Amino acid sequence: MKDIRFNISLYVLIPVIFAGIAILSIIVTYNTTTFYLSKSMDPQWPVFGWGVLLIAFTLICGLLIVKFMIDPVKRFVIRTKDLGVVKNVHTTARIASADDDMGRFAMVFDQVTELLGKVEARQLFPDIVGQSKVMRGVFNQIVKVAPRESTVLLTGETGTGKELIARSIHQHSKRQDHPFIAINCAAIPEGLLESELFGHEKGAFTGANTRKPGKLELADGGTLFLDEIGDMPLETQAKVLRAIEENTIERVGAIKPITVDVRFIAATNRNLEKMAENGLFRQDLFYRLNVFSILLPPLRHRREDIPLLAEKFLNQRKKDLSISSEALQLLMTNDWPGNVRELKNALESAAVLADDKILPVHLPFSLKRNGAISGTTINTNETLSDAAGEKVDLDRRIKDYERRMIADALRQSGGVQVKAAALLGIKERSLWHRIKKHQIDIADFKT
Ligand SMILES: Nc1ncnc2c1ncn2[C@@H]1O[C@H](COP(=O)(O)OP(=O)(O)OP(=O)(O)O)[C@@H](O)[C@H]1O
Repeated sequence: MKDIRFNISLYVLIPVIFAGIAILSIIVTYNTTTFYLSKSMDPQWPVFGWGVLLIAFTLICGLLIVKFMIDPVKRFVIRTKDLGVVKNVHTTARIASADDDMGRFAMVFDQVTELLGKVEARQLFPDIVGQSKVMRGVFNQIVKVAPRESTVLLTGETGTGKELIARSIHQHSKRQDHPFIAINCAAIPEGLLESELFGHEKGAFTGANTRKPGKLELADGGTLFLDEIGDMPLETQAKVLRAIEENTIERVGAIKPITVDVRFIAATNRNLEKMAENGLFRQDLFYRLNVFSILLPPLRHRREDIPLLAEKFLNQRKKDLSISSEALQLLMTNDWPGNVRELKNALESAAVLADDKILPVHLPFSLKRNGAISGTTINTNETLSDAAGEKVDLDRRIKDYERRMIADALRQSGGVQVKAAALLGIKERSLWHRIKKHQIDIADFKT
């Protein structure tokens, strides 16, 4: 059916509404008067005199409303046209819906709100780059959850900024003046994790020569960030659950529990729900952690953030370093399995090689290869089949990428793990665990 639209100016519409109300009151008055007359009673007032007065009064009210309320809004909308930051409503595709005053106002307000959202995010989170819609959603979630005391679960692939977000939640919480302590559960050997978390008494085990406070005690009053919680042994999970629920911990080798006041933020790049279903993660702990969860999107799902991230990382290295459009195109088309961390490392190594401009030749070998393979076209819908057209398992693909990145870093560092870890932006222990996981033979890379 054809959509018929009439465009009436607000200057006409509002007074007419008021006049309509006045006419309605006249009808009511008239009916009341005729009722009195039919009962041979005197009407109380001259109907038409009052009616005319009422119409005039409502018309004036309507005009005053237009003058004092609509005029400033209209002036604001007209001024936004000159500012350039708000798209001219007359040139947008949504013109059909913006022919009337209200449509135009709504469009300008939408755009202004969007802009304010970006400005606010930049002010509130100066360390976190992200203007994409998904990242603005993440900022909103941080703002909501930070002042609360609830436990937060951050999920997302490696290098998506989980630790950065955890710090930001802490900085925007009431605990900001207290410590933020982070512990990577995957980087600490199983036998040592409990004593790292809960501390130990002198003589609790061989080598425990002094009493040592654990991360939970150190985080007292503040926030404890449990990174890669999916790698925590089940036994330790039970103790962490108790610490979350009862605010008490026991140092290894201690007899008495101690009370701590800690807010927990956990992070993982694994599917904890699935792990819990398969008995690889405690269900009760999963539910306790999953009170408020934030999903950090992979970089390939927010490619519009790449130029901003590149600018930030290059400025951190050398202030006057620029990037060629070809190199930027390569950055935009790469899949970034290592996400922001990988982008940061790629730019850092390019900054070392480049003089004043980053060219494709300065970007890491693996990146150039990926760009060439993907045909350097931006594909926001992930490729879900491989070259042979077969479905590719996401976990397997991530694992392959991780393995390739580690191998590349080891190759570049001549098999020196400290250097390779620095290139990948991870701790040496974390690299060691990953090398073990992928069964990589370091000897193959020694030069
Ligand atoms: N949105 C962002 N803006 C600026 N820097 C970012 C952003 N996201 C990540 N980074 C940077 O990327 C690097 C990796 O981030 P981070 O350690 O927080 O990731 P992660 O998800 O915790 O990784 P992992 O799962 O491997 O521990 C850090 O140097 C961080 O500062």
